[in-house]
Amino acid sequence: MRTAVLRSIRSRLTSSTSSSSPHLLRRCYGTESVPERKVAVLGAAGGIGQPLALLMKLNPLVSKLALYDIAGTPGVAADVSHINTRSEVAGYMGEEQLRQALEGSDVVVIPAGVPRKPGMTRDDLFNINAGIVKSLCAAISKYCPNALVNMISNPVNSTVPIAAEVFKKAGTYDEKKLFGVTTLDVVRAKTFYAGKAKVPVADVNVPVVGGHAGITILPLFSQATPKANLSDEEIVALTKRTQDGGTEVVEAKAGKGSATLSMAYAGAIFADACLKGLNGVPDVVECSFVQSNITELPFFASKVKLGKNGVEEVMGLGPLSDYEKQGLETLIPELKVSIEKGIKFANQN
Ligand SMILES: NC(=O)C1=CN([C@@H]2O[C@H](COP(=O)(O)OP(=O)(O)OC[C@H]3O[C@@H](n4cnc5c(N)ncnc54)[C@H](O)[C@@H]3O)[C@@H](O)[C@H]2O)C=CC1
Ligand SMILES: O=C([O-])CC(=O)C(=O)O
Repeated sequence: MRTAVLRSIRSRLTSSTSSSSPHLLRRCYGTESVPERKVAVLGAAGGIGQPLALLMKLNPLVSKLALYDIAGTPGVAADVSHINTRSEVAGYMGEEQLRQALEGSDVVVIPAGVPRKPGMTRDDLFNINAGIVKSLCAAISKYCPNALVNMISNPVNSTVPIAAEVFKKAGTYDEKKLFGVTTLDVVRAKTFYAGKAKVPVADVNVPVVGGHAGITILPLFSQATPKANLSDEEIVALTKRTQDGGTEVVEAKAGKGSATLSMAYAGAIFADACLKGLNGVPDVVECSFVQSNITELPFFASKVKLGKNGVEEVMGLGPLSDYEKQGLETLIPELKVSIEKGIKFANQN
């Protein structure tokens, strides 16, 4: 049973996120030629950080796993380090150990910061999380300026622009290496679509574009596969449920935080895609909130092809239904405000 579960998690982490052929993947992972890769998780003792640390420890592409937080990481690291998989695990606690945690990192995943409580929007987290992200990104630009940064901390629509500004000021900004993690929106859209369309969830693909908050989350169900004959009302309901997925969890947790387990899964999927890209696996595609010129906004989530330097190609939106066109038009002003808020914060403080 245990072996079967582990095998299933591992195979998810090393296969179907991309359209790479199973043959190529086998060749890549079946030999000792898998490169050394260090992944650092900042906020590793938190609700997302702990299960994410577990999932990254199960990923055979990781050779070093650095777990950083302001408190609690020695315990998490000791615990996770006993798992008999490839990576060496080390815990780092407090700012004086941040340098060691970051040095040599290929991928830095950031779930550091406070989560929502019922009644709050993601933007309500800005005042606390903006400062946290800013200082962590300043350290990244000093100690591992070439790492791919996977930003999970909310509000993603603002924290990604903050990170970009910090890197620009430090002279280390590379737009190919900064990603807002929106994978949970895709995970949710796939799950909800499969339930409604009565198709096997493992076969489902749905791009989700825009940003990561409320109406800025725009699932493109018109492009969902396998195709299903859903009514307009069903599409509207699926769209709304995807947009409100985070709030659904916040309310169900009733004051005890927001999505952690599903987010750790989504974060692990996205970090794995980044590692595959770095390792030269072809055709790795995930949705992410990145610097973009596919709309008038400087950052936008869409399908992104990942490669040896991070973003290889920001892919277009593809054909949209009238409903999706309308959703796109409505989300742009809101997303613009959040992006500008992040840019302004980074340059004022
Ligand atoms: N992008 C997405 O789809 C999602 C994003 N989130 C966001 O992820 C963030 C974390 O959520 P949870 O893990 O549930 O919160 P949590 O409160 O359980 O954990 C956050 C961790 O960050 C740590 N931390 C605080 N300041 C830090 C600093 N300066 N350096 C390093 N670590 C620091 C805390 O000590 C804590 O262990 C929140 O902002 C939440 O809104 C949550 C779910 C989905
Ligand atoms: O809703 C929240 O605050 C956390 C989050 O981003 C999500 O679950 O999508």
